[in-house]
Amino acid sequence: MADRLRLGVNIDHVATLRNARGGAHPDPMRAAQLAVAAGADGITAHLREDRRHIRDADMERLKAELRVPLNFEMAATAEMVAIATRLRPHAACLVPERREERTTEGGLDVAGNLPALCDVVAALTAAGIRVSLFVEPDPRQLDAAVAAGAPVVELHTGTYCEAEGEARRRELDRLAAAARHGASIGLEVHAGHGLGFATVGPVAAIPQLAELNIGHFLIGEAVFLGLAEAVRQMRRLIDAARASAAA
Ligand SMILES: CC(=O)[C@@H](O)[C@H](O)COP(=O)(O)O
Ligand SMILES: NCC(=O)COP(=O)(O)O
Repeated sequence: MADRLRLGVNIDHVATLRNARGGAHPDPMRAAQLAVAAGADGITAHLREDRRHIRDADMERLKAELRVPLNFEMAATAEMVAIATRLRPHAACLVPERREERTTEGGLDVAGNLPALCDVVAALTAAGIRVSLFVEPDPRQLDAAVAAGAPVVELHTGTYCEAEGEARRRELDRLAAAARHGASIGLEVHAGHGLGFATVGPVAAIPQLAELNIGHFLIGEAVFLGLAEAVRQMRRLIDAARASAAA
């Protein structure tokens, strides 16, 4: 088990708020700096094809000014590959995108799109970018990620977060089994989507996980607690879950 489970803070929805008025406030870069000062190990930003939140200029500034790893979430399109290979972020996480969706609804079908994804993974890897594939906790998709040449997968935690009671426990078991399987076939395993204070602990306790990416909840909670305090509380919950799992 990695000693410290890394926390990537996704700052997309600072840009959502900024874009609501069309100006420059609140600034996603300032949010990224605050999150890092409060304990984030990296920053995640999703440049959607429709630019509904993060924009090209945000990615440029994050890359130029951040002193921690930048995780560029992107669709596997020629446009995004061109932007990523020019910017050269530390990591790129390939996610499925449907323009009309409210948020990312599921994982990538890596097994069903292997030849195209092999090309994208190869292009990003050749640019020195560590590639991750955002997938459902399904062993078939993890096996396909290895076949695609990706060193990392991020398990989609949305279904777990939305489920309740026994269904949530079943989803947690799926995540834990997928994390074990991923580690056994040599993948670095991350997780994220929809996590909040009430759901993060059991996921953070999965020993094979190396990183969590959390955004929407933290930006929402920042309205009440401030962003720095929201990140600090999340960090404490993650560390506590990790420590009790190790004991
Ligand atoms: C892939 C993913 O989970 C993140 O990109 C997150 O969902 C924030 O972006 P959206 O809210 O636009 O989906
Ligand atoms: N890849 C997941 C992510 O970056 C954050 O998702 P969310 O916490 O905004 O749902």
